[in-house]
Amino acid sequence: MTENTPLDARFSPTGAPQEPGDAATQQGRRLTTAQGLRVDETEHSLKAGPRGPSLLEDHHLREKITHFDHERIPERVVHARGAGAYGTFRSYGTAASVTAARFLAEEGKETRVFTRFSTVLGSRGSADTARDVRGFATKFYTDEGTFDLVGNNMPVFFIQDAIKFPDLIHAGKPEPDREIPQAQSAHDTFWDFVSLHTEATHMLMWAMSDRGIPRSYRTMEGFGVHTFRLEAADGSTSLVKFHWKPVLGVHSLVWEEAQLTGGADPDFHRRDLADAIAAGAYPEWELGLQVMPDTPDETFEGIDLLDPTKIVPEELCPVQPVGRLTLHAEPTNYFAETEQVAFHVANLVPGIQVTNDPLMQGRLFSYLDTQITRLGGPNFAQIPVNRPHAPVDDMQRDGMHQTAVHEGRAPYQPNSLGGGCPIASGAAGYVHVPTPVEGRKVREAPASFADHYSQATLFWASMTPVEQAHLVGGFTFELGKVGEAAVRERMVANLVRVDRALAERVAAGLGIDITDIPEVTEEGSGSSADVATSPALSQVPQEPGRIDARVIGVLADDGADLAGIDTLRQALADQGATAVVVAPHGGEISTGDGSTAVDKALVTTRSVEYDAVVVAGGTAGSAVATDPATTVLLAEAFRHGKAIAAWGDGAEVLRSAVDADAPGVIAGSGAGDVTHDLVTALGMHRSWERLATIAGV
Ligand code: HEM
Repeated sequence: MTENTPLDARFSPTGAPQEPGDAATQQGRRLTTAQGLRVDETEHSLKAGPRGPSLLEDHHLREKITHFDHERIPERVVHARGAGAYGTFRSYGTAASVTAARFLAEEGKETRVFTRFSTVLGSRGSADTARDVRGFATKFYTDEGTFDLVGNNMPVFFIQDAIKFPDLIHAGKPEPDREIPQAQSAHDTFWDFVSLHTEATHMLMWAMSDRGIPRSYRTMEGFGVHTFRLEAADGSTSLVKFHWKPVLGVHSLVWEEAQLTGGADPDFHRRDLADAIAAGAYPEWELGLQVMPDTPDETFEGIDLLDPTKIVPEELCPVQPVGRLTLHAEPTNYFAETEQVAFHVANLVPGIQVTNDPLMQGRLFSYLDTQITRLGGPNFAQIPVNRPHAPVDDMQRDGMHQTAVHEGRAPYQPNSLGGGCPIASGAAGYVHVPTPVEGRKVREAPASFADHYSQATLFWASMTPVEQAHLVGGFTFELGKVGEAAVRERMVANLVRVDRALAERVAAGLGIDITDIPEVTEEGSGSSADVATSPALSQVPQEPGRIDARVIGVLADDGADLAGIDTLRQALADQGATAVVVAPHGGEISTGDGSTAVDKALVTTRSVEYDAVVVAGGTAGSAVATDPATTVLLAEAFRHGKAIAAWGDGAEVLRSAVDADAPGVIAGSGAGDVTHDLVTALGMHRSWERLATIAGV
């Protein structure tokens, strides 16, 4: 790189980004103005004498401050807070029978990607662990043009028609009079809106469940939500839903933990993503497809595929893996890449088409429109992170922030003066599938869109008792924050139509009497197949999963069993997890013949930073045993269902804080005796038995 590296210098002449991460050293470089003029010094403004006024003549001062004054751009109107990473998508080739899209159809084909995860409601500076939907947007830089899969971590949405999106977001964002609450749906206007729009009920079940508080981006599912139309090379079409399945399993926080994390580490998810990539524990997802026949009525087993408040249960239509995404590189500069990336549902490639889902149709307009404001004009596709890797020859010209120097005098089509002009590709280009379109102009929804409850009931019935308890807790917390009694009551009445037991438990928490609310027999189940439960919707693992980049806090002090700590550290490292030594003081802890570095002092840490907590042997009677922060840390980890272990006399410390006989609490005489059970417990993510006991179910 030269001294004055332009923003796109990381890109090769073909436009392909070079590997991010090689931050150029500033050593030996000269400070200049934006015009390349070397400055003499930059700590004092030019003044009429040391005590005199600053001089208008000081261009360096004015340029520096002016640039600073304009450093901020508008944040995204939704999904403002996010974190991204570069990666690679590798196709299995299994989708060749349903799509002509080369990045999916060709076995072994690798495509560079950029993925951005986000919360929806909070501002750029809000906390990662707020209860919210998470965005999961992936830009595939394919050689046929850029394809964006702009999805969420929930497979349905609050509304069925994009015309309601401004209303939904106005209701969910902080209330406009006092601009509170930040990054929360737990307030009157949100619940007013969703209780009046009963089509939101299914999505509310997802948002109030553990899905609303993911453990990390690495352990989230992703969904394209809408049904897409895929076209194969032979012209045959099918209706398809996209799924991202995390290789590490789907895991969440518990609610108290999410709230504490918002204060202890608001960057929890952003940090987790960056730390995992830095440690080489590259997050991975399998891309899967649910493939359904493209029938004239666009339904599958009675489920309307154009209704974005409906899923197709995996038991009815299995998700077939078609490729693997690996995120392996952090962006070099947050603003240039993660902030300026611009996804759009309309960025499609041959073989992938949209459908008439009225939510999707509105999105086709919204993203380009908003990005023209957010990124300051129509040329944001020239920003490195947005630049296609396929050659671009679009005859678009000029506009704000135009960085290309176009040649020639005939930027129009056709022309006889430009020495030839780019020609359209006909059948080799993007051809819209000629689906017939006819109908009366109406502002109406199909009759099937009136079913607002059947799949909310399916979701409730598919949860394990402990997950149901968390759902009840989510509704009770959020509605408990609603001031207007009428809104609370209306929402609980809606829940009666989902499941009476659910409504009764939420009503009990809110102090609402629902005995007079009658049962309503729902019309139109939405699924002729009558799937009563869909086990695939539950997050409770059936067997231990991988524990890559999980963090285990090891409580220790001077005098602790350092050899044991090493044994534990190594055993965890073998599984890709990290042991963090937590002690009453920073620096080092020592024991006669050796010492080890302290990673965190008790005063700077909270239980929420760890997936499991272990008390080292040799700690009984030490300061760690008597520090009140130890009791808080162990008690929180216990309440949150985390694995807790101790060896040697560390068990005494553990016993003084928690019930050592409870499920998921492990003790042994040496460190080597606890590692196997600890790794297994971590693989289950939580002690579900202990969480069930705590929830009283
Ligand atoms: C299935 C429903 C939807 C999903 C899955 C979804 C997903 C997303 C995601 C993931 C982002 C963040 C992209 C990023 O990381 O930069 C986003 C941003 C956005 N969405 Fe949606 N969205 C949905 C519905 C809608 C609708 C109905 C509209 C408007 C009619 C809309 C308008 C926007 C806008 C304006 C942004 C900000 C884009 C930007 O500034 O670059 N979304 N959406």
